[in-house]
Amino acid sequence: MMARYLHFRPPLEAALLFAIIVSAAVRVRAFHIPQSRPIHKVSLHASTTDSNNDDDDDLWNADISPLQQQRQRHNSEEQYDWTWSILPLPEHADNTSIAERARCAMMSSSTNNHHHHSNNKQPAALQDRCSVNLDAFHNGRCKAQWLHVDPPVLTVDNFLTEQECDDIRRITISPPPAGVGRVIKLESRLSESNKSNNQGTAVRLSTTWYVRYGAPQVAPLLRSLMQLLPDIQLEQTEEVQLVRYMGEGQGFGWHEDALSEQEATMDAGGQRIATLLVYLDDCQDGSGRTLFRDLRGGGKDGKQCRLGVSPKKGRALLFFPAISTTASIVEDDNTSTTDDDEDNGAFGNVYFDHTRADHRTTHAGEPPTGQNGQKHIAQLWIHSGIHTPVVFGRGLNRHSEAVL
Ligand SMILES: O=C(O)CCC(=O)C(=O)O
Ligand SMILES: [Fe+2]
Repeated sequence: MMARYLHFRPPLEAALLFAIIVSAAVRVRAFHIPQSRPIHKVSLHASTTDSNNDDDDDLWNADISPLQQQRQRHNSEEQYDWTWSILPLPEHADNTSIAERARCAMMSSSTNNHHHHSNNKQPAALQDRCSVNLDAFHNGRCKAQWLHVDPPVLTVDNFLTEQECDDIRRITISPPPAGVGRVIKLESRLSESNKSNNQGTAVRLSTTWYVRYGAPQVAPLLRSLMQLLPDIQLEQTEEVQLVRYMGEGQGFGWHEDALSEQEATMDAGGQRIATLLVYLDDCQDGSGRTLFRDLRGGGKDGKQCRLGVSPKKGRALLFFPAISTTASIVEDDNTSTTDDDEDNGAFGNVYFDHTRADHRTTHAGEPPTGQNGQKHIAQLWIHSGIHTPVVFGRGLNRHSEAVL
């Protein structure tokens, strides 16, 4: 079973041993999984052993095989209305920039009328996150869309060109293209308890490639990121991670990207304050969406808002797994989905670096459907502090090698 997943090939026993050691080391460091967090290996046919989960809304977390979960989830999802909820921007603001229009919309949104930053160009809901330069990505080529106000969820179409997507995607092909250098590949079949939101077990079946900052293939992505989030430094980012889901059996269950306090050691650079992912292909029939189920206040009646973002080649998705604690926090007790989590309603414990996990950003990666269905994404996580790259070994992968 191991051999099947890790694609071990003869003849080098030494290489095999090395791969095991590196892969074990990487797994511990890359996923920032503390010793105390139970990890269970699952395969397509094995069951997870965690059963401390009574949330039957969440089939990904049930104690059944992922494949079975997959089928059930698809059936149950037909009943939900996973629509794009595009924020209606005020008509009269047509001629102004998208950032200004979004700001207008947010000023009139009831959840945000406690913010009085009317002279500030930055939309209120973004005030305590990192600043986003939407204007740079709403022009002839790109199209920025504000899908949810608070917590902010945004997409930018054509964030990368088709060519740039193909170049990155090619890293996953064996042998990797020239110039990419060393790439670390990890088969992910982890089921880990997600303590930060009490959601029990998050099942993930996918393959991840860690890409060096210096690989020319990721240069356009890093460059675009720096343009989109002008106030962050490259040193705050983790290395680009490419994720591939193969077929209907692979996906990523409900989880948060925010790290727990133990996970975010100082070396890791504190909390993850932003997630940027770029879809590298179009999935069949709108499958392979990134789903959010706990956004609030986005729909009418302040009802819980479910949002499904469809993969589209070159489209970026941006959201904020943690928020600065200097932010004014609006609690909506009626729609709390974290009833058994008495700490702070929508938010997690105060962690460190003045950030708190924003449970409302809980999300899942839907599997691709169709014959030979594949979904590829490039992920970037931005930390509150300086992130020390460790995946390739300390000092073997440096931010300064990025071709910007
Ligand atoms: O596959 C997706 O759409 C989401 C992936 C994700 O959430 C993650 O890797 O943390
Ligand atoms: Fe995620």
